Amino acid sequence: MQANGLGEVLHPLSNKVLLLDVHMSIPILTLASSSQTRQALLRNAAIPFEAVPARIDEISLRDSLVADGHTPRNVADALAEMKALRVRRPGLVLGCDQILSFGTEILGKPSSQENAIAQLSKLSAQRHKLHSAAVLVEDGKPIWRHVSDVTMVMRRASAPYIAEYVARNWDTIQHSAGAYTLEGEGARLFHQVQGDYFAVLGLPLLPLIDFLVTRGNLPS
Ligand SMILES: Nc1nc2c(ncn2[C@H]2C[C@H](O)[C@@H](COP(=O)(O)OP(=O)(O)OP(=O)(O)O)O2)c(=O)[nH]1
Repeated sequence: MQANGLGEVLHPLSNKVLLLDVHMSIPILTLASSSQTRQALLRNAAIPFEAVPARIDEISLRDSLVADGHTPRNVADALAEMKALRVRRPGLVLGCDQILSFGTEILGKPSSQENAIAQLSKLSAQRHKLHSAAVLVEDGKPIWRHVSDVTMVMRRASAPYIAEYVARNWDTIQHSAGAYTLEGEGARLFHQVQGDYFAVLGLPLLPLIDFLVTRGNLPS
């Protein structure tokens, strides 16, 4: 960053070094995601992006990868890559996926409030893992990938509290693998989070920033 507040940024298309007011927003990547949480994480980190949801049949792809014996973290990695490859845009395209594994089970987003109650009751007082994958593709080829594994240690939650939590937070937790949002009231469900907070929300943000800074796409 120069004294006049200008930062040098590598333009994703021309690869020319631009002097930019860091608040200008020429996108440095395309986010292949409909996730409002992922978009907020990039926006809050002042990483200029354009969001283009990847139209893939995630559930059936996930189920076939699991049926083929892939581990949950490899499933997350493969789905993140598929999403990034699906969105055909020049420059950097970021695909993400998050898989919740509980023992040998994989839990997705809750299909209903009843399903959310059932999921949280199953996870109560137990440990589960979140595998949060991100893959960057450039001109149709993966150039970077990262999977963050987080162990979530849940406290025992009573049935009445779980029901109240779901009813109060349904508008947000319905979009979230595991039927909780850690940054909200969901924090009250946990003893410990052993891993990266951002990865819990759905994006291994710090390893991504490391790569973008090292590569010269982000001033630091
Ligand atoms: N705000 C919030 N969101 C969470 C949390 N845990 C998981 N999520 C969200 C992030 C992702 O949007 C979603 C995981 O599902 P997916 O990886 O399939 O992504 P999603 O279908 O939402 O969007 P995408 O496939 O990227 O278009 O759950 C949390 O604690 N807080």
